[in-house]
Amino acid sequence: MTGNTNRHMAAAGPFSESEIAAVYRTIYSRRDVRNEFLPDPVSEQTLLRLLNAAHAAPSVGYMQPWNFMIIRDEANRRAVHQIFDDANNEAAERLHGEQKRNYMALKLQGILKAPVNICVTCDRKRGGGFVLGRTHNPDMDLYSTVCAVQNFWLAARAEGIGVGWVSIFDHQRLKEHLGIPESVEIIAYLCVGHVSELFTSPELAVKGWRDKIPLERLIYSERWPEASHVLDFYREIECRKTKNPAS
Ligand SMILES: Cc1cc2c(cc1C)N(C[C@H](O)[C@H](O)[C@H](O)COP(=O)(O)O)c1[nH]c(=O)[nH]c(=O)c1N2
Repeated sequence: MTGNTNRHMAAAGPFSESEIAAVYRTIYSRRDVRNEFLPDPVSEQTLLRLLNAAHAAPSVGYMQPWNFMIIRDEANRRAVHQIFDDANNEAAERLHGEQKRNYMALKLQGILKAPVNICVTCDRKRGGGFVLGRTHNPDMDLYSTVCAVQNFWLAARAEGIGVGWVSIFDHQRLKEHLGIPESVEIIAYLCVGHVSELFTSPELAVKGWRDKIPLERLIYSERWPEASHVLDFYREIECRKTKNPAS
């Protein structure tokens, strides 16, 4: 362990107003992209910048449990698309009538349209038997990897690169297809590419699948509220959500 850490410290006041505005613009204008991808290639330098942003994410005990598998090959993406398609049909089978039609009408991936796909994984054994901060909750490595995904997503937005997260897969089948070892988990399958435009609100809200929950309903003070309050809230959401009876 090192002794004097002073020379590693830097002042940490707020950013300038324009920098703050840029951060919030990035957060609020980030979208999950399914269809707006352009065929233009994403350069290696750009991709590396985004992956460096991902690699700067916080991780439990500084475990850095992630790997990033870059998939550009069309045949490989076609095979992944088939795995998606099978899972998506299975998902649709759980619905009926109008709900099923609404679900099937949604585009839920851009695997073939996006020129780059990235499979983000979490190596559950990295860091050995004792990982600081993971002693009482072994899933902290999974959460850490999600932080890396979010960093990637936000950096991509700032650079005009769209990202879409696809999770409708039989993950075991996807793991086998990509040769991923048993002790490594798939956290995210991302479709990545330049975009010319983005939805201004979440596409699922625009298409009437689900509304935004008002923030004030999600903030509690000191203690989880009485069960009746929570139940009322969820009932209210269900009533407001008549447009989408599926969820
Ligand atoms: C863990 C996880 C998994 C998925 C997603 C997100 C996350 C965080 N999302 C994207 C999701 O639908 C989207 O984030 C919300 O609808 C909100 O929209 P914006 O991201 O704000 O555009 C997503 N979208 C999609 O079309 N197919 C998918 O399989 C998934 N899976």
